[in-house]
Amino acid sequence: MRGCAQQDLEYNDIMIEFDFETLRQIGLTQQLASQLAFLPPAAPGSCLMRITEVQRDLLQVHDGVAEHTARALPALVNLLQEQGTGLAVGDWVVVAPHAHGEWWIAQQLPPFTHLARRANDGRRQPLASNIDTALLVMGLDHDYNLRRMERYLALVQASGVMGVVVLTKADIGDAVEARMAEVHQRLPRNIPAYAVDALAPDTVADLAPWLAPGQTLVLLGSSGAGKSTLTNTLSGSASQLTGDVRRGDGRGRHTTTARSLHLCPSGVCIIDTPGLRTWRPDADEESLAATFEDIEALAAHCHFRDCQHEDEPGCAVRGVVQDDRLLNYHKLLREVRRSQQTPLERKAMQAKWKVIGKAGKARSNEKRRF
Ligand SMILES: Nc1nc2c(ncn2[C@@H]2O[C@H](COP(=O)(O)OP(=O)(O)OP(=O)(O)O)[C@@H](O)[C@H]2O)c(=O)[nH]1
Ligand SMILES: [Zn+2]
Repeated sequence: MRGCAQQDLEYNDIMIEFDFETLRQIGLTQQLASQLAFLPPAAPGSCLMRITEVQRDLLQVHDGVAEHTARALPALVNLLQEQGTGLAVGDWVVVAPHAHGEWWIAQQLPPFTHLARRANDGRRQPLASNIDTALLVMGLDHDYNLRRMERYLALVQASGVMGVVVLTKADIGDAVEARMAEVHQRLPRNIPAYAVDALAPDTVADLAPWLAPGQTLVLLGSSGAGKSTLTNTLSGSASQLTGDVRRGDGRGRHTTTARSLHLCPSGVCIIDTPGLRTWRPDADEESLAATFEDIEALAAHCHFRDCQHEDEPGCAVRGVVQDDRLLNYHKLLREVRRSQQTPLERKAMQAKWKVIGKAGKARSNEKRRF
């Protein structure tokens, strides 16, 4: 069985079958295709495909025409695990056909962007790869929370992905104009923000600048924010590349349970993700500082170089930047520092704090005795 044999391109003795024009429609770029030259030799009949869905060890891959079910070769899984990463929706992979119509993913093209979050144990969980723009979706109802929006921005900017704020439920939300003003005031000026009705067809025109052919978008937001609704409006349900994987919860509510990739009439590819409510960005201090560049720019004028903008004299940040934004920055900074530690470093740090805690207790007991 062959799903992608349109033309053979030869790179360094590797025969990998793909048709650039076909795959361009699902986001392939020249830059990505040129990476094929650096991959180890592939098995005969290997094809280049894009991962459209990940469900534990079963993956869906697309060759631009049809979708196939595939598994990753254990050697690839181990290699990626050693690098602290894994396969994600949006990845371009070399897939080899096997007996009984099975497909095996043998190689991953190094992604040009990769979104991941940190689990509570510090491990990296891949979210999506090869993303140009992230629509940060938040409802103008009870979902509205600017701290969470700052968290989303930190997650995407750390990976070099453009973040665009999309506030849904503008038709039914509270204080829409005031909230939009608040978003513009609090977030860096270069972050585009829109208030939309995710169900209205006009929304496609509003978001047109981000829907260019060959671009890949990811939608991030908490459950119920309107990601699937927006995906359907932008893609038109007839042109979905993959069916949504949705599961009822027994109360008539349906939620997205897997990340999946959709093709829109405009030519943009959309990756819909299940709700993300609590997660840590996979960022470092530097990229986080870039997300909060207003604070960093002002901090250069603080009297003390290591000013924490708390109660130090001569602070140029306190009182200028909103207190809540400053608090959130410090909270995220602490989280990022914590998740950058290896488990060994974390243990050593915990042990150190235990000793400090015991010493403190002993000192206060001693004081009490005198
Ligand atoms: N009136 C109105 N309803 C909306 C809007 N966006 C989403 N909804 C409704 O909100 C509910 C949740 O929307 P979904 O698109 O399923 O939310 P989701 O972000 O995909 O949620 P998960 O799949 O759980 O991650 C649905 O009933 C939508 O019809 C909007 O802009 N206006
Ligand atoms: Zn300061």
